Amino acid sequence: MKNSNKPAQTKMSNRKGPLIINFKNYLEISGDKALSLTKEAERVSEQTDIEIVLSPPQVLLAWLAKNTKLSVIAQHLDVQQPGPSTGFSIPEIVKDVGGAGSLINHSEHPINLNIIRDLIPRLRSLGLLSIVCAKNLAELRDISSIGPDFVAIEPPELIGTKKSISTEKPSLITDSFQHLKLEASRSQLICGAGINSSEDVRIAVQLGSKGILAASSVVKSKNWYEKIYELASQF
Ligand SMILES: O=C(CO)COP(=O)(O)O
Repeated sequence: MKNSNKPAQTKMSNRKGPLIINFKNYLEISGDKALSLTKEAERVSEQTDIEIVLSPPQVLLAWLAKNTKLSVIAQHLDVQQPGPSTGFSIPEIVKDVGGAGSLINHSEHPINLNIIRDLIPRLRSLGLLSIVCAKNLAELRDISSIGPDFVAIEPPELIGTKKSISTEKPSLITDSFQHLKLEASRSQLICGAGINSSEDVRIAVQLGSKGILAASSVVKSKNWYEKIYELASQF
């Protein structure tokens, strides 16, 4: 392995998945509704034995983490150190309130590679999961060389479209998987963008993705339990 650091010690188990549900800032999950979605996800995780990870807006993270057995991760982190800074989210405080890690570099909240380089070891030393998004193969190559726990390939043009990476860009999943394998990277592959059906999950997993990152298909579904179950049942 290029990067032989130990995996983070977090609430994540050795179960299949993860299915990561990014709540984004959709009003469908605002306030108490976030806890209702969380309880449906818990039910599916218990029934399917699939690892489900939740990524709520930062203002809901501490509350949800206290009220669920599932892992809850931040949607973004800043690089500021503990101390006098205002309006930033830092790893130490995410950990302190029960967070299990963070997505970083989502295409809706990109950060530069030097900041990613600073954050990954800091997360690891705190025992927090690092899940770094990449918008294309070139970015995935740069990020995987730093060795986060997961790299999540997500072509931005498919996000929120219901046209999934699995059906529109299957070779991007295959090429990402092959790259991680060739490099003997410590990072495992997650993919997302437009994932909305059991078939999308089945194809992605078959092409080498360990996990799935999904947002609108779950959050905007009329029946959260059914949609989460549909996605989780295909790992
Ligand atoms: O950005 C995403 C997850 O982080 C994907 O969003 P959608 O599932 O809505 O396409």
